[in-house]
Amino acid sequence: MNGNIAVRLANVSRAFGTTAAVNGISLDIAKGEIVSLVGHSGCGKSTLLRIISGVETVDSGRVFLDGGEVDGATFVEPEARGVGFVFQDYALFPHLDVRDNILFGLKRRPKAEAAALADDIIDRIGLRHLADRFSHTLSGGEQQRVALARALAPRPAVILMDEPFSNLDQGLRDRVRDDTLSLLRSLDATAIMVTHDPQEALSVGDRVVLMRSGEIVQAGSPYDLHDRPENAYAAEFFCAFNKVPGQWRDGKFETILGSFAVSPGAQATGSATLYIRPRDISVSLDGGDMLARISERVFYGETEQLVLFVEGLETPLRAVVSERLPTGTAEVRISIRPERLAVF
Ligand SMILES: Nc1ncnc2c1ncn2[C@@H]1O[C@H](COP(=O)(O)OP(=O)(O)OP(=O)(O)O)[C@@H](O)[C@H]1O
Repeated sequence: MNGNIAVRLANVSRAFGTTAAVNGISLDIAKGEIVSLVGHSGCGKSTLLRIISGVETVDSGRVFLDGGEVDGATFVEPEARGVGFVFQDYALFPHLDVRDNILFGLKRRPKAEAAALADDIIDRIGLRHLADRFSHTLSGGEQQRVALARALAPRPAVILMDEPFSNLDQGLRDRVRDDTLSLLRSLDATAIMVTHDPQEALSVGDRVVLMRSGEIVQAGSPYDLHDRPENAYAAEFFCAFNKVPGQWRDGKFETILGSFAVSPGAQATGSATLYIRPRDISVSLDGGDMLARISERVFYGETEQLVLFVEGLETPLRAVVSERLPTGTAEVRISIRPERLAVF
């Protein structure tokens, strides 16, 4: 196996009764890579993390960490896997102070080495002033940092994080997430983060793995997932698209809004649906390709959402624009930007 691979899942499956929680997943994660595992509730994200950590076993398939098999033909206990885990609720020990919480993860190391590793991570994460505090006296953001420190202190081969920011309120969450990412990068850590939040998945991962019903729907760079979805499920997971019916004709996709050159073009026939992003509808008072009547405006500050009726189209279009339209504007001209259209 390529020495650069930190985690290899080879056709891994795990069922609970009739539920296939994880169904034939194969995935390689490179050393130093940060992967976000995303999908709706129940798609199998946590089960996959638990399999990698060793608290859950596979029914079939094989799991390798740092080139060595840990589940499949053999089984390596969780404590011997070199895996760090950050839980959603942090799972700190309330009767231990911050330093002892961090030392707890270093029990298997000689005392002096454990103390040095704990001190190193305490300084890197900026916890020195909190080192003697009991964990239950810390704020949510501080507890999150301690949980991260405890998981990272032994320098695990991979760090697994299950919804690590979901207990923090929005403002704090963005800051803690940025700090966590720069720390992981400074340590060259390999990390897998579970989230159900599409924006978080895109902003955190070098690679995003979208799951559904125990299977991988699409895996790729955040740009691939967002801009080049391979199917309708992936498209709709990351964006609230406008969907317009149409048919393929002579390699182009024809709709009431016009005829568009969209992949796969020449090979395609029959009826399908054009997917248009709200940001890809441009709006102006003159020019534009067709007339639309504004039925609703919601102002968000930097952008405004418009609900637009176009003659002949049953469902109104939603456009998100940054241009300012005069108050009371009833009709606009719209054009569709062709670059990121998709047909499914
Ligand atoms: N120990 C278990 N016993 C029975 N069913 C389980 C068990 N663990 C998970 N499941 C089922 O397996 C499926 C996948 O669960 P899992 O927790 O992995 O999903 P998830 O994507 O992490 O969901 P969430 O985002 O809600 O945490 C679900 O249908 C769940 O009910």
